Amino acid sequence: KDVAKLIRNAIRPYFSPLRIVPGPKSTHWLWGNMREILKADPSEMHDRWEQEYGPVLKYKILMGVNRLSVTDVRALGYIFAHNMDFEKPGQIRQSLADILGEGLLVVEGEVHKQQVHIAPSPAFGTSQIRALIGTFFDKSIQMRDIWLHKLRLNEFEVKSGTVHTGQIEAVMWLNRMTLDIIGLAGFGYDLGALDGSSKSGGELNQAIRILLRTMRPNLVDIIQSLLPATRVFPSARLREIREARKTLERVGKQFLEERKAAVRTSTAMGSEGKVDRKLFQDKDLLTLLVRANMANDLPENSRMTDDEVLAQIPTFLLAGHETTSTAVAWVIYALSLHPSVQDKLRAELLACKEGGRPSMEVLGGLPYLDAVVRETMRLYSPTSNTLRVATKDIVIPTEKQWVDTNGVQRNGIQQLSYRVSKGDSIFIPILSINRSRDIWGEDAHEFKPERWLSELPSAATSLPGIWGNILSFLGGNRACIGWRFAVFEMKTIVYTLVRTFRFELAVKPEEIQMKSMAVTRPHLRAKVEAGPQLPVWVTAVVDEAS
Ligand code: HEM
Repeated sequence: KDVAKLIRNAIRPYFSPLRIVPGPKSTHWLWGNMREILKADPSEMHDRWEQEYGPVLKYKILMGVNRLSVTDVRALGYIFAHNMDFEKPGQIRQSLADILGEGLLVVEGEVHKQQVHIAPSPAFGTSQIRALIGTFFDKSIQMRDIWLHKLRLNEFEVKSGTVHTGQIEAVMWLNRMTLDIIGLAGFGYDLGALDGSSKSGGELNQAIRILLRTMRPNLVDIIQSLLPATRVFPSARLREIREARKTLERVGKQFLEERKAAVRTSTAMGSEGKVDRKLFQDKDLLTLLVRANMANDLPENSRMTDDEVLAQIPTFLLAGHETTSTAVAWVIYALSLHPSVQDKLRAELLACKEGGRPSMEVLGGLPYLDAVVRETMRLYSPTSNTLRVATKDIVIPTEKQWVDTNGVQRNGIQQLSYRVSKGDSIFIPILSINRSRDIWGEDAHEFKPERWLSELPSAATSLPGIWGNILSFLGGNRACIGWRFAVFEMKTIVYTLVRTFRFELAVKPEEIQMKSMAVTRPHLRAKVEAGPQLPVWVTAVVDEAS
């Protein structure tokens, strides 16, 4: 079967309808254009090619196979709206499934429809996020206080000539905080990563750390995903993942049984007021999922199995952890490079009448905080791209006219489209679209929160993103389910930190940009590389904790 697949791939380019789509020349018979893409910063090659070949282009991947790259607004809207016709590629799903099980990120078709029907509301709705704001603040304040304490004791490396300016490694701290937040918010368990209690927290923490570390596949895994038959000899990484998952499943089952018992009790009593208060006060996502899955009005055949509910635990843990910490790290980076924006933001936050723990409504209504968060998500999206595969032969409509490789102008109504055949892969360069000069204007590559305070360019308003006229959380039926969670988590963290600290970069900006940008290359999550990711000087400007 694997050999047949390889042969199919080898002959595919000669019959593909993508032959006539313009694009760069392949630079290697085996690797196609992949080496230059991987060497460059994320979005660099796609930006360049888009300028040269337009909003729909093709390039070569392994063995000369064609891949379409799409930035055309109409084509994107079509792809997002037809998620049954454009699935995630099998290899990506397989490597995610090894780690996460059959959770929301992995499943497709009817199973996805069923899971997504149960998960988003109430688990990710406004009232749920309102209930979680307290958890977001608890952890942000805990980290702020650790920093203040260490600054007072001079435990951070002190900047020469200053009294209370110490160097911190922002990404590492933010990672710990967002892991604690998703542990508590996801399944009501404090992983204790911030204060170091995770060392004694035992096997669950260890299992999660292994899964986080193994998210990036190595060469053996890539080969095994291309040739599934070879998986009968699991790689060392796969063996490690399987062991970690066993632990997570065992502990997860225990959580699940507890939640089911509690939900049954509450249902039997028929009133929320009589539910075990401790459990429901916290309203973790797992409890809500269990409750939604056990609802009386949900038809029996629409319920998730226990395994599916369990798979959502690592899904939320991994999808909602480093993405958010990377995003906040970029806020700190951008504010460090733009002191006037930082001062303006601090002034807005300190003027907030609700003090250190405002409500969701007040937090959501701070205009400059909103503009800074949106601008950071636009310019430094933690997810730089995603991939889809056509599940059938299909015609994708486009907005812009184009010229095919035979020189034929494609500008008639009928011709404003591209044909793809079943199995063709489609690349969605999120970062390129977020930074497109065609969409945002000549200053598209600059950090300017003010752009969000006046009227947006009309091209931006037609982008089919689920949040903020950008594609960082994608759009359509496979958009990020946790976008509201992430936006409010970011706002809470930035609110707490910027009110208390002034940030300055501790190294040259180019150095950070290069290192950290490389980090955002993989599709869904960014794996931190060894060494500091974002060393910054922090100075306490307001001693909030005192
Ligand atoms: C700044 C933070 C975040 C960013 C940039 C982000 C981005 C994304 C993107 C781009 C996707 C689509 C991936 C694809 O289809 O290729 C996605 C999916 C998803 N995200 Fe997020 N995400 C963030 C935070 C979160 C949080 C906090 C959670 C949960 C607590 C979460 C849970 C999910 C899930 C479950 C999916 C799969 C949805 C589906 O396929 O139906 N994400 N995210």
